[in-house]
Amino acid sequence: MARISLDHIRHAYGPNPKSPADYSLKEVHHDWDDGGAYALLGPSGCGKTTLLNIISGLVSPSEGRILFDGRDVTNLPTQDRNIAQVFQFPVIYDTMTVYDNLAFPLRNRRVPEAEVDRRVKDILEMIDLSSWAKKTARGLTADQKQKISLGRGLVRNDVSAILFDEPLTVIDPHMKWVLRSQLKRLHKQFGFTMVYVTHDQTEALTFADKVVVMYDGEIVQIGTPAELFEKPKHTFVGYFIGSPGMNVIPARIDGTTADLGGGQVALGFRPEIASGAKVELGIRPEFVRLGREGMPVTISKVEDIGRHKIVRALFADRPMAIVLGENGEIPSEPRITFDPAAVNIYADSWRVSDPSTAANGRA
Ligand SMILES: Nc1ncnc2c1ncn2[C@@H]1O[C@H](COP(=O)(O)OP(=O)(O)OP(=O)(O)O)[C@@H](O)[C@H]1O
Repeated sequence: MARISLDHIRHAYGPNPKSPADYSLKEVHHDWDDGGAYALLGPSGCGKTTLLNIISGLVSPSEGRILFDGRDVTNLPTQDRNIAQVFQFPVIYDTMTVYDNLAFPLRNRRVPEAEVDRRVKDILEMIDLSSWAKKTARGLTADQKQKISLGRGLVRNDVSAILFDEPLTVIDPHMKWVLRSQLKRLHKQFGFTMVYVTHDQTEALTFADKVVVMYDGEIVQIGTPAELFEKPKHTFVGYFIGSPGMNVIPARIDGTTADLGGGQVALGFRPEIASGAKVELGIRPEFVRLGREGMPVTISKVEDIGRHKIVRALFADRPMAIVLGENGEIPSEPRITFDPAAVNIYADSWRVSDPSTAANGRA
């Protein structure tokens, strides 16, 4: 397995890119750890597949280099990069048996037959297809076929990385959960470097150690699920992760206070903001407290979703979502306060860090 270094990579599909808007992938400069499980998460068209294809060698970046364990592979074709790939739709040989499909990548590399047998049997067990080993793949369901594709990605232990491009699209919802958990377990057991593309936040958050959130051709944050939840570095991360997403409210900063129009919030630090920047306060619905004190809100709707309620309200003429616990009450004159530790300030959509807490900088 390998550490993947993305060294000042940019990509434009058209010729002669000039402005940032001409790049489908804006500058990416990161090292991804050997043995890490990374999910590339973002909406359609944000550049996930472009970045994955640059790693696999299907796309050659317009600028920058890609290195596996320090070795420059930018100009190597896919077959020379020693990676396994699992695509959205199963790529298997219908006329071969399930066993032979899994053995194929190993036999291709002249792995001794006893070793092939040992590894194929391990994988068959992991993907729960041992009883199908001798049957041809033709009669399998789409789920089972995709399990074989996953198994073929996992059977080799000499690959630099395993790349997954929305591999669970064709899988039914229950099976998705099972396969995700299996992948997670295999990752723990074998420590593969994995890169997994998805636009589904549940899939990304359950699969990955590190989620790479992309927006408009740019990586806006790389973080653990907890970091993305607690300290979204960009307002987009706040909206996109979480259900409902973070409330983002226009603000005016005066010293250590944010004025939101409908009330003021003490920040506990003095944000440094360039003049003319668009300033916003972000607060997740889970950290808005509904009670008799604080800033007035008007409740428009209450959605009971079992263990808690989602209250939809209007605050300073803007929609606000509030998560209310099972036993929470809605007073006749509702007001809100914010959990001070969960308040984030944004300037031109990027989080402004508290200078006294060093680890809060931009991605
Ligand atoms: N071969 C291509 N030629 C020109 N433009 C392309 C090409 N492939 C992708 N693009 C453009 O690059 C941008 C990023 O596309 P990409 O497929 O990487 O996004 P994505 O996040 O993977 O989207 P999806 O989830 O829909 O697959 C989009 O604007 C897309 O239209």
